[in-house]
Amino acid sequence: MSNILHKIKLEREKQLSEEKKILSKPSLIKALKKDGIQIIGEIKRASPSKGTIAKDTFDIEKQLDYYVKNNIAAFSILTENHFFKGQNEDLTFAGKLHPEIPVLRKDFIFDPFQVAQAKFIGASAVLLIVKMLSDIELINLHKLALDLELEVLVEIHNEEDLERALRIPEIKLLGINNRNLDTFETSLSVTENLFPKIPAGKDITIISESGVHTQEDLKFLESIGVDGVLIGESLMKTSLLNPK
Ligand SMILES: O=C(O)c1ccccc1NCC(=O)[C@H](O)[C@H](O)COP(=O)(O)O
Repeated sequence: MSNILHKIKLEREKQLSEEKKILSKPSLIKALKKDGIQIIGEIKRASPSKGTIAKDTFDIEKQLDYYVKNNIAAFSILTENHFFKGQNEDLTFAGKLHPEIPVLRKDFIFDPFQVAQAKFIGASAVLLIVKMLSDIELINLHKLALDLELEVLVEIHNEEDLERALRIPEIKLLGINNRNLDTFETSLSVTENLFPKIPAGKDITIISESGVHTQEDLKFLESIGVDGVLIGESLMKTSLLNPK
């Protein structure tokens, strides 16, 4: 490299590190590592299994405040529009309103553009669903996310998914989805059965997703040993967390 290009690069590195700081977001994994079972509160206006969930009077700001007052660890924001009535603006709004809370982009990601977009709309983390992706897509999208300083929640539902997920280099965060996406049936026994099969020595943070409706469900999942749970419908429809 020529002398001037070398000098420019050294200076540019300093500027780049400042630019990265501006876009840096709180860590979802760190938030989930706190003592006790942590809750990720989802903004879920609708779903294929339940149809419309949010009432006409739904106010996202109030819902986010309800989550924060009840010490949730992170927000999960659905940004898929057709089936879930989500929007990217919801995610950006949540991140700006509560910048101290990590935000997961809950979407159906298969294109590198969606990962880059997640960074620029303000996400701390993205979801990759093992069943939706080939091994090479999983590895490449995971690497791209890490390169962009995003964390990745890798979602599994059965042992085959787990085996494939464990082949991803540097995997740090796994989500066990209790919902069978063919039948929409949910059962916490999915987490009960898969959790012990995850190697303990790999320092993987583990959450349980879907079908959590009661305080008893939360206690049951805590007894299994997961770090956190991701809850959508029950938080959108009921006062599971007892608003203060
Ligand atoms: O919720 C659905 O009907 C659904 C259907 C097809 C693909 C994904 C789906 N849900 C996404 C989720 O992972 C859930 O929103 C999330 O785990 C929360 O679930 P819940 O607490 O049961 O609303």
